Amino acid sequence: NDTSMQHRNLNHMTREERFSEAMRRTLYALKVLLPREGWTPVGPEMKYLARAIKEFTFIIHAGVFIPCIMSYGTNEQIAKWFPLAADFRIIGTYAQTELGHGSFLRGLETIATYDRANQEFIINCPKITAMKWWPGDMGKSANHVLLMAELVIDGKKYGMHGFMVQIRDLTTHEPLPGVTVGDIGAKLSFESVDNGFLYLQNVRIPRENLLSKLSEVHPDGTYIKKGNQRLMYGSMVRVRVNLIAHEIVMPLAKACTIAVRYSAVRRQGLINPSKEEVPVLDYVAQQHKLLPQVATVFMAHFAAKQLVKMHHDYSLEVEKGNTSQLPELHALSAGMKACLSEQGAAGAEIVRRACGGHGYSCGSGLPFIVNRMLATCTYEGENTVMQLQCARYLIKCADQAKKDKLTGSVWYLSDFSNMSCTAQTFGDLQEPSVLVKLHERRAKCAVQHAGKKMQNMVKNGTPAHDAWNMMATLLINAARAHIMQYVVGTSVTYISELSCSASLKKILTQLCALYALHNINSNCGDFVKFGCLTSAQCDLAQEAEFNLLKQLRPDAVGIVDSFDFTDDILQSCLGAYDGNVYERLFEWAKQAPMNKTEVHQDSYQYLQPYLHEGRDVLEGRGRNSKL
Ligand SMILES: CC/C=C\C/C=C\C/C=C\C/C=C\C=C\C(=O)SCCNC(=O)CCNC(=O)[C@H](O)C(C)(C)COP(=O)(O)OP(=O)(O)OC[C@H]1O[C@@H](n2cnc3c(N)ncnc32)[C@H](O)[C@@H]1OP(=O)(O)O
Ligand SMILES: Cc1cc2nc3c(=O)[nH]c(=O)nc-3n(C[C@H](O)[C@H](O)[C@H](O)COP(=O)(O)OP(=O)(O)OC[C@H]3O[C@@H](n4cnc5c(N)ncnc54)[C@H](O)[C@@H]3O)c2cc1C
Repeated sequence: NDTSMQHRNLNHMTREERFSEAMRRTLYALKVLLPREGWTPVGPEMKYLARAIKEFTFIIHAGVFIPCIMSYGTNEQIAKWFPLAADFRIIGTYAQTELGHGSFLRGLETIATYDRANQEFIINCPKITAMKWWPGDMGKSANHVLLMAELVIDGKKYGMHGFMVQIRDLTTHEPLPGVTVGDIGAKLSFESVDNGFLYLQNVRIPRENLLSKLSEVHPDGTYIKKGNQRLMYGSMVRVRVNLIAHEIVMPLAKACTIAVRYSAVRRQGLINPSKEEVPVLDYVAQQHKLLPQVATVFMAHFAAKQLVKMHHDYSLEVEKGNTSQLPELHALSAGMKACLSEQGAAGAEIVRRACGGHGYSCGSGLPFIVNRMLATCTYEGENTVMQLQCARYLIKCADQAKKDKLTGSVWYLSDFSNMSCTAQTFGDLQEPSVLVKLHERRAKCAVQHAGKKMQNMVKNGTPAHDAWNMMATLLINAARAHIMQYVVGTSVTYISELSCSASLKKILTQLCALYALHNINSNCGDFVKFGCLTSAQCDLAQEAEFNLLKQLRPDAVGIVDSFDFTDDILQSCLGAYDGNVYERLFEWAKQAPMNKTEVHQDSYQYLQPYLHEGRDVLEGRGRNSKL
């Protein structure tokens, strides 16, 4: 109810207005509105905040830069920079991606050369492709960067390290000497974020600005490794784990709320010719578009909670020096981020399209969501690259499964029990335990199939790296299959352990079965090819899905209402709680800047001569048409 937090209509603002408004609102919320325990904003408002603000600023400052100080800094460095960053007295970003490289980190070209005489690092972008490009908050906001650069001592390269580099003056906010920095221009979304470019030429920083939890450089230039160097990639794992809830589950839930509510209001066409027009939600085709996406919200939410818990447990172990869980966590977080962002972004577009013409209007609130979700497929690890990272781990585990009993998320790779499906009715295929087994079997076969294909190629003389490249599509499919079995399995377990009413558990179980069956029906080629289902059982799987659509239809609106988004959060003429779609659309359109005058003078000047000629002809004064 705080008017300072109410959204102005984003679609009627310029990019610069949105950038400025997002900064005002973010700082107001984080520094004025919310109670804080040290850095951490606390209380129920924080949960609301994560749902409420459509356009944050300082996402990278808060979500990446500060956690990196904690992960990569020594206690002294944390004591120095954390309080400043936590209170926004310095603004930072995570500057890793370059104009020429984003996925292949070993190809990064920015270098930090140690100058022993002055005990400094000299930072350089040796050529244009080395320029940092994309980091959020970097173009106009940040005055510091956590710069990921190649450490060089006496001509020897030591790989990517993190350096604290000040880029703007703390009084004037002007770029410092040797720093060229700015905004990278208009993007598909994130209009309010100043993703930036950063060109560094002979910028000097003290030796103490190398974040030294994992390695350090002594004054004489001696390089000391202090821990598992893979932990240098830890920031990306943490963001991948955390972004699923924030940037995939939440936006998809908003899109589903809008589309389901609108579909309950929008009447179009007839089912029974003798009856009145029906709400489009009565069409099974519409239910088939919307309800599996609603199910995805819940299943992704449950799986993400499990992944966050796994990351938390791993973090506690790392503090004790045990990094043994890192390979599995990296593979799972990379795979989950890739597969759920792929599903989420596709799902948001499916439900947008299901709203017809008004779904194409920014007044629906859907284009904002769809465009923003598309970015989740690219940032924090491009999806294909992430799926291949996941597959790399799965192939290794499949080899190990031949001699060891595996545990954790890959346990099923060493499960050699009979996994044939005995389902005789579509009801059998709605059973959670049957659906879990089907997904485990499909994943195991997909991993083994990809591995076998590569082994055969290598046996026939193909170099391993070429076999890997040529089988990439099978490897990506194996990664997807692995994640799907993880999402279905963790969701079934989560729901079974949930203490809630029987009616709620029934709905959640139906949604879980719908999610699993929709995945089976969308990938039935795999399920038949790997002998998981017969062709007749595939028919039953389709019947099972359609039956669930029918069962869930009466509760569809109630289910999305349970996400509890206010109208101000949704900013949607189609998804407002009162369902007054047409009045809201008309009011929204009238507020468009284009309509602030009845005649748009700038364009009228071009049209005026022709209109006047037409007027004269119609009033009998003008010459006949030139044509
Ligand atoms: C909290 C925030 C919440 C929400 C965010 C809100 C909104 C988001 C808004 C905007 C976006 C925000 C930020 C965006 C930030 C960014 O995009 S930052 C840049 C992200 N960039 C990447 O992710 C780069 C991806 N590339 C890589 O990670 C690596 O290049 C690679 C693909 C993994 C390859 O690396 P490399 O060549 O060194 O490795 P390999 O030879 O393939 O493997 C070597 C071994 O290392 C293991 N490995 C690789 N990565 C990791 C890791 N991260 N952790 C642990 N281990 C890792 C790999 O498994 C190999 O192990 P082995 O098999 O045992 O040899
Ligand atoms: C909205 C947004 C915010 C961002 N914020 C930040 C930030 O704050 N900080 C930061 O450092 N970066 C940020 N990034 C950059 C982001 O991390 C990179 O764009 C991302 O890692 C992808 O790298 P790339 O752009 O080099 O794509 P590329 O890797 O060049 O991808 C191009 C194509 O090559 C394919 N490809 C690449 N490598 C392989 C391979 N090994 N095998 C098969 N195919 C491959 C990809 O699948 C893709 O199809 C942001 C990006 C966006 C869009």
